[in-house]
Amino acid sequence: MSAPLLHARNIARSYELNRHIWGNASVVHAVSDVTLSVGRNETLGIVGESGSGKSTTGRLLLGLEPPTRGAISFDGRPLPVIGSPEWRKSRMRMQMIYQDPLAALDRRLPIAKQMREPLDIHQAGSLRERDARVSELLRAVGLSDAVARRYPHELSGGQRQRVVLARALVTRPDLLVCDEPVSALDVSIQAQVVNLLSDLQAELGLAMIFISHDLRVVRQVSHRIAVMYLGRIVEEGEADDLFARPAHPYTRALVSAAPVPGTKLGGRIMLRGEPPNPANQPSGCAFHPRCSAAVARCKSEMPVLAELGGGRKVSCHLAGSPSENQADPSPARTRAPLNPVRAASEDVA
Ligand SMILES: Nc1ncnc2c1ncn2[C@@H]1O[C@H](COP(=O)(O)OP(=O)(O)OP(=O)(O)O)[C@@H](O)[C@H]1O
Repeated sequence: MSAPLLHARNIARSYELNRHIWGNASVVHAVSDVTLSVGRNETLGIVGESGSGKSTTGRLLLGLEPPTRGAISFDGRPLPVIGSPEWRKSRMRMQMIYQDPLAALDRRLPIAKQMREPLDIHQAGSLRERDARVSELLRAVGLSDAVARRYPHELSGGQRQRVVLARALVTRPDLLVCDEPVSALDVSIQAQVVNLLSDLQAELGLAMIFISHDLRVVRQVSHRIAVMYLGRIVEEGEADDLFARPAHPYTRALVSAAPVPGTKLGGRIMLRGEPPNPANQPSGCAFHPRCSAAVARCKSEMPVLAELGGGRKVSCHLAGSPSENQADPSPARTRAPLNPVRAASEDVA
């Protein structure tokens, strides 16, 4: 297997909150001991409830903030120091797409001007060539040239997110980190944007990290999926295999709440309670207070993320091998429209 484009080793990020005059502070462990990698031409999905550390992981991987511990390499080299000229250069190769396209765009500038901005700054080609690149990308995301002259408020939500995507591609990045890129869009157009992202990833051979709380969307675009719980990866595996045979009780609950057409599920697994406070984490396995299968060991000993074979890793004392989870072999990622029913994983949150 070729070397991954992006590799993070044992990264952690914590934030100090409420430092008191006598020196005590509570510390939020947003990300703890995360190791992951993504290769060219591959999409890694990151799922988990709100507060599980997905966005923080995305920011660390892009070098937008430094990890408290651990190391990240991009294309075989350590991520440059934030703000350095090398960092600015590497940022051209790594782009991020956020949930809210309106906030990501400059309301005062026509689309062409803001898409061209990175090319203008770096004087990349003649003006005519830069405009041609803008047109080419607008077409690539299914928009007409007329959009180039418009302002963000003149576009629909779906058109704006397409523009954001086109703008992210202007610098010919190798890596795209998408953080809830369709959550703010109408359900009716989510599928179009997800399909577009998927197509562009394959066509351009991009490495993509797709962050979402919505398992159905993640499954549709991802080759591999990492499931996060309270700042840690609790399970990772090939997307179809993970959905067919989730091994961690948390993954099983998420999958049961987001059935995919074509699978027979054995019923919804309801999670008890809320995720614990990341500033006051439970002893042992962080999931044990909500796990119906927890035994004494789970309360005292933190499980390691162990390889189970076949690319599967699971962090659970009770997971010997991925159990056959009621599901038929799942159909490969399909282009069926996303189910308009809101992601059931939200009910789990
Ligand atoms: N700058 C910060 N300062 C303090 N705490 C933070 C900061 N950024 C994130 N956190 C905390 O870290 C934890 C993980 O947050 P993060 O946004 O990464 O989770 P998430 O899974 O992306 O959640 P969501 O889906 O709601 O965005 C949360 O408890 C959050 O409150």
